[in-house]
Amino acid sequence: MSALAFAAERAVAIHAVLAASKVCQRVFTKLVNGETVTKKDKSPVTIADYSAQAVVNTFLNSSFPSDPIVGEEDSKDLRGDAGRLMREKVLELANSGLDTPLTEQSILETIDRGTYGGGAKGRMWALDPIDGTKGFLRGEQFAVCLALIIDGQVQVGVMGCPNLPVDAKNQDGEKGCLFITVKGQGAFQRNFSSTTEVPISMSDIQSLTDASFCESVESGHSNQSEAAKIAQLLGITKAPVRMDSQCKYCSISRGDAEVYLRLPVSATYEEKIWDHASGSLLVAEAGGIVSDVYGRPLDFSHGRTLATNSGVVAAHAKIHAKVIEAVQKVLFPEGKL
Ligand SMILES: Nc1ncnc2c1ncn2[C@@H]1O[C@H](COP(=O)(O)O)[C@@H](OP(=O)(O)O)[C@H]1O
Ligand SMILES: [Mg+2]
Ligand SMILES: [Mg+2]
Ligand SMILES: [Mg+2]
Repeated sequence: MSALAFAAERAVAIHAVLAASKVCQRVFTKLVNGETVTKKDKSPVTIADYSAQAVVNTFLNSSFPSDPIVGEEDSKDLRGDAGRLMREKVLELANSGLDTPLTEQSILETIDRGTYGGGAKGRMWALDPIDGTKGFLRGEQFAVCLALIIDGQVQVGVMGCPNLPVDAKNQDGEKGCLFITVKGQGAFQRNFSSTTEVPISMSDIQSLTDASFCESVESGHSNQSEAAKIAQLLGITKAPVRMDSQCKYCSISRGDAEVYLRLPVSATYEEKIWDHASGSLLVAEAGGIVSDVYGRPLDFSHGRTLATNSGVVAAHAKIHAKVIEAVQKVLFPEGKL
């Protein structure tokens, strides 16, 4: 029997994401002053974001040396005298997750393997070393997210969620799970503590009134008051589940909630490909549809951002059209698109 498509990429991605997730876990309770900086766009980045990108890029470099990487972080703030403190801490932390240690020079180059501009042609990896840095800093949800994109189509997605309970019904139980998907091969969950993969699927609810929404914790990332109006229009009474990062895609993929809404807060913000590549494939493989607020598929072929999309609506294939209809009514009451 021939091996399944992308078996090697899947295995390397699992290995890399697990190693980076463990590096993040190691520090998340002990970050101190000087280990977090604020980027130009005012968003935070920590020594763990840089270290996780260095770890994943090292694994990708060694198995797929000619594949370009679209990674969120770059080494700018780690260079020169101003970056020395962060640089030293990142080196120590990244090396705690690697068998062969990186040097001060090679770690910066390794992080900068992630500066690829993306596009419509060829193979590339999309990496978010910590998605939900704000959640990470609060000790809440975050995810290490890696996807393989070929000719604009996501083919493989792996996400590591160190703080996510392995069973949503047991919030105080074991935490730390990986979500794994390959196009056409289904969606799977694996706990950090085991190599057994379990198939997952979205919950097949009979009526939308039984649904619950999943949305961002950050009101600056998604319009929560519009989401509440949409929920009301659909007859949804349950309070929304608010969660940082692509853990939202993972949660709906295993049936913890039914709908993920990300409604644009500003007309100019372009969603980043690394924020959605792996999660959107997971949902599709778990029986869902992922689109933007207009119902258009997410288009990963326009560089580092989803330049032609606006927001995200993810739901079970059976209810997605109804959710889009309600989104349209609330966001575009005049019928103007
Ligand atoms: N104005 C905005 N609208 C939508 N997303 C935004 C945003 N500003 C930042 N983000 C993105 O929101 C991501 C977190 O998603 P969520 O809100 O679902 O937890 C951030 O990822 P990082 O944490 O990797 O920087 C960042 O890329
Ligand atoms: Mg960020
Ligand atoms: Mg992100
Ligand atoms: Mg990030």
